[in-house]
Amino acid sequence: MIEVRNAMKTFQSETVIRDVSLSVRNGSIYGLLGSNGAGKTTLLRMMAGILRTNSGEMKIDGEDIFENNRLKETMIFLQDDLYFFSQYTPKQMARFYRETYPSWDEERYAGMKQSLGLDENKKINKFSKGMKRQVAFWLALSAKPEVMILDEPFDGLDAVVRKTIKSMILEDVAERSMTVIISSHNLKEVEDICDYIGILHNGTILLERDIDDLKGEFHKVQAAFRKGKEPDMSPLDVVHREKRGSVFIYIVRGEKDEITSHVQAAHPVVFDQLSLTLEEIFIYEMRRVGYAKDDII
Ligand SMILES: Nc1ncnc2c1ncn2[C@@H]1O[C@H](COP(=O)(O)OP(=O)(O)OP(=O)(O)O)[C@@H](O)[C@H]1O
Repeated sequence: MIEVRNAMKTFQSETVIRDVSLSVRNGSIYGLLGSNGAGKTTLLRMMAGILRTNSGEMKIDGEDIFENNRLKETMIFLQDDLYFFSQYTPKQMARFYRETYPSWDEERYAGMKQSLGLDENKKINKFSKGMKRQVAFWLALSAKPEVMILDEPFDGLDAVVRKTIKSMILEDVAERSMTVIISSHNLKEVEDICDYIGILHNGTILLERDIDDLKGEFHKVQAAFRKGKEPDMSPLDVVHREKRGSVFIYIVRGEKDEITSHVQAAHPVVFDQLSLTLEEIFIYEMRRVGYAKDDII
């Protein structure tokens, strides 16, 4: 279990992370979402033990993360801008990883060499941007860490490699309870892979929830009524309402059946009820805090 309790981080006089608490269960995939500059990378660097918190706690299974060498042997942090010993080849890097990570898996390294088809004797700085990211995953997945922290991990990867890597991550989560934290702006991807999400804004967590519970909690209703006569919606928890032509669009929090029967009772001429996508929930939450201003849902 990764536990963050009341974490604060200040750079010079700017507070970037304020009183953040969250927990990530072993064997789960946690998606960290947020606006630009929200503090995601900073929080991930703190969780990876690279940055010290000003106050608060960062622990894995009860042990402090910061500068903890034993824990570092069990975790991998793939940064947004990949830092590599770029004069080295994947083969030379593999030697370094083999010595650093006790759980290094030679068989997986060889298997991925075949499936990715990369030359292990070519200097990393000679690879393309996407290929460098492939090398990073090649090494990271071969190290078989207990915890993987990924900052915008799939940027620049083609669809085929993306799928291969995502299935390997899911396999490691299912088979050996690897714990994964992913920060990404690609909400479709987060929705596909993560089971838990946290939304960070201005250094604080706005919302943290199991993704299925979250999606089951909000519903989008589109309805049109005879002569444009809108029924009384006040018995429902309508968190957003807008009108486009003759169609009313509502975002309603609550039980799907209850919402359906309330709207159906008004005999709508058009009625459609959909779950919100993660992107819509994210935009709705951002509107709630004044970040997104237009009616964009
Ligand atoms: N080393 C640093 N020194 C000073 N300020 C920093 C430093 N690192 C980050 N910041 C500031 O912290 C804030 C959060 O930055 P961070 O990179 O964590 O955001 P982010 O959520 O990852 O953003 P993005 O989605 O745009 O990548 C920004 O205002 C940034 O300028």
